[in-house]
Amino acid sequence: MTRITGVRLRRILDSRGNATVEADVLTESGGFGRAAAPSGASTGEYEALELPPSEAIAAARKHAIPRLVDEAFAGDQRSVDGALRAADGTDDFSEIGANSAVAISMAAAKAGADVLGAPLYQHLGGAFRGENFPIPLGNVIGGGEHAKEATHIQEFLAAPVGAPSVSDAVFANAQVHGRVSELLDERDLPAGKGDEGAWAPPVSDAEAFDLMEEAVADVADDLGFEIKFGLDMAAAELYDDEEDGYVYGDDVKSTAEQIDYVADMVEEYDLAYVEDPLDEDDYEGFAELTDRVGDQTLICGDDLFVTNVARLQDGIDAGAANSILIKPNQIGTLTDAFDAIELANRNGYDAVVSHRSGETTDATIAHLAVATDAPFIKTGTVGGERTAKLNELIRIAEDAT
Ligand SMILES: C=C(OP(=O)(O)O)C(=O)O
Ligand SMILES: [Mg+2]
Repeated sequence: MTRITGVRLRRILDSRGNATVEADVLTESGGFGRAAAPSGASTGEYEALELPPSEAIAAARKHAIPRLVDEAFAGDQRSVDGALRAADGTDDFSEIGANSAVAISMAAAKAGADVLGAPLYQHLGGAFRGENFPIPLGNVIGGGEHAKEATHIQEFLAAPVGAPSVSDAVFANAQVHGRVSELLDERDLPAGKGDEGAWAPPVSDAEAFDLMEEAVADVADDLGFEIKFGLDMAAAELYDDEEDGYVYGDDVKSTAEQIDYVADMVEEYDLAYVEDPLDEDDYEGFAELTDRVGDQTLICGDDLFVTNVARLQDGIDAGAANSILIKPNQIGTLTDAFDAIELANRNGYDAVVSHRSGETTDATIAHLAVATDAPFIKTGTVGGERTAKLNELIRIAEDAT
């Protein structure tokens, strides 16, 4: 019933105005799934490769589609993703592009769910999923590779850990975003937005900490539940080999200083979450920081692990981090993403599902987060391509309860 009868690929626009790959998958009983690849800006060095969309589409038409049509079953995700891997023949999807691969993989999952008449989160996660919902981490102030002339730290993330429901959490993050705008206005600071819709004011990181602290406290007081905050430091972008340290404008921190700095911030601000606090090759530094503050906060590897089981296993062996960021396009297929989540969970690591800075209105990751019982989902706060996922979470919660 879920035998694939057609795969169509096209170029569509993403939120940055760049082209990306969209896939449609059709099945013999009339099932249909559509999904689009997101795209990173602060990409990890070890991610699967995104090809220019026209090239990725041409290569997938030549190599992958013949292995899928009449051959693979949309309801059997491992068969679809196995065919994609076999068609590509490389470790990093450099032949057909991780963008073609992930779009087809996610579209096939949706076609499979369509045939079964089940919501995607249930098809992916099984009949017992839908009891727990991820807390959305809302990017409200940011800079780094996502906005020029703004903070060095890439993302300051509201974390409404006490929210009684997904919907309350989603609206709390939007309120924190709004409160930051008011605080910036009071301080006469101009506020453009970065790629993910976070405010990108020309302030120091220290001032951004102040703004976050005040904004989450104000909104928590108003709503009556606890809101913490966290960070994506995207430290691989700050690390400079030649300087042998982390560059914050004129200030350069050695690895030891960076670890102290992050540990101090975890203590001072009671941070709920710290992503990529160290360079993507520094397992040792991650392990030291995890040893110091891993019992108080999530230390999450994004560029460190790139959703890759081999890199995650190295991290587990080294005691580096206590959570992994899951971005399906970093590795190329949903099967690979699930394998990373399972390995993480078996070893006591939390798996946090995430969007990319370049997005479409595709909402697959909302289902992936519910399907895998992710404790957090990173998917922005405002803006159509971000609210597509947040609103989908609200709908899933309504459907599941
Ligand atoms: C979402 C992120 O940014 P990008 O998609 O640019 O890698 C991130 O670093 O977590
Ligand atoms: Mg990151």
